[in-house]
Amino acid sequence: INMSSSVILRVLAASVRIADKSASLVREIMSSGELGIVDKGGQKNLQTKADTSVEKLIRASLLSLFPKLNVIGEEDEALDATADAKAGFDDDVLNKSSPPEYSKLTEDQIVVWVDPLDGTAEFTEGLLDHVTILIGFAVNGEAIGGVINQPFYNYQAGSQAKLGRTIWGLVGLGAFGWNRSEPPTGRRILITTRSHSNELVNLCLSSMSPTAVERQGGAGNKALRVIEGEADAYVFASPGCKKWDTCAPEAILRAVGGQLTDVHGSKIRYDKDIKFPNTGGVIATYRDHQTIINLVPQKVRDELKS
Ligand SMILES: Nc1ncnc2c1ncn2[C@@H]1O[C@H](COP(=O)(O)O)[C@@H](OP(=O)(O)O)[C@H]1O
Ligand SMILES: [Mg+2]
Ligand SMILES: [Mg+2]
Ligand SMILES: [Mg+2]
Repeated sequence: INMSSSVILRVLAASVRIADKSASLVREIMSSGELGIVDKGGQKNLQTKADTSVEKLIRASLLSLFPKLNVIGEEDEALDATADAKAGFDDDVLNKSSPPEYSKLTEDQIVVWVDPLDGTAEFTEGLLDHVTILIGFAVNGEAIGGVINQPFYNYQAGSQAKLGRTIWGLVGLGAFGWNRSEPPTGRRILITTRSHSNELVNLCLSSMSPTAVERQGGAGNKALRVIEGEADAYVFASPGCKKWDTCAPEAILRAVGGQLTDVHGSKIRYDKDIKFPNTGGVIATYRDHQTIINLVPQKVRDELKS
C-alpha cells in the first residue's frame, strides 16, 4: 500500500475492493437460492441474508483498516470480528492524486454511509440489474465520494460476459467505470421507484410533462441510469429514501457535474448525527437540474419539507 496517498484515497481504494468482495458474496447468496427474506414492516421494506452479511463485511473491513471512521449502515449490524476483513486496496484509485481540498482529511472527519444492498425488493424478484452496493463518504455534511457496485451488471449478456462492475468517484477528481450515451434533445425521460410509489410520487411525475416514465428499483441504479444518459432525471417525491441510499449516488453525480438534491433544490446533509430519511424527497440530474426543480408542483413542495 502506498502510504503517501491521502486518507480519503486510501479509504476509497479499500472500499472499491470491499465492494467487489461484497458483490461476490451477493452473487453466492443468490445462487444458493436461500435468500432468507425478512419483512422489516411498512411498504415493501424487505431484508435478506445478503443485506445483513454484506453490511457486516463492509463494516468489519473498513473499521479494521480505519478504526476512527464513522460508519453508518442501513441494517445497523453489530461489528462482527469473524467477518473476513482482508480486501486490500485498488491500485487505480491509489494511482490518482487527491484533490487538494481533501488531501489533509483525517479518518474521524469522514462519515461513511453504507447501503449493503440497494434495490432489495427487486433482488427478491430477480430484477438483478436494479441491485447495487453503495458506500458513500461525507465530510462536513456533504457527499464527496463514493462507490456504486452493480453485482449483476451484464447478467443477461451471455455466459462469456464479465459479471458485475464498479463505479467510483470523488468530487474534484471525477468518476470512473461508467459510459454515457448522449440523449437526444427535447427528451424528458423520468425514472422513479417501482416498489414505493404513492399518489404524491405520481402527481410530481405527471406535472413534469415527461416524454416517458421508467419505473426501476434502487436509488443507486436510478442514479446510474441518469449518469449514463438512459434517463434525464430521477424524481422521487417521497421521504422514503435514506442517507445511505443517496450519499454515494450524490457524490458520484457531483463528481461528473450532475446534482442530487431534495425536491426544493436544497442540498441534502450527511452529518453523522442527522436523521436518516431524506424528508424533502430526491431529484437527480446530469444537467439542467433547475429546469426539473422548477416543475415540482406546489402540493409536493408543501408536503415534503426539507
Ligand atoms: N416507502 C419506503 N419505505 C421504505 N424504504 C423505502 C421507501 N421508499 C424508498 N425506500 C428505500 O429507498 C431505496 C430506493 O427505493 P426504490 O427502489 O423504491 O426507488 C430502497 O432501498 P433498499 O432497497 O436499500 O431498502 C428502498 O427500500
Ligand atoms: Mg432496505
Ligand atoms: Mg437502498
Ligand atoms: Mg438497502
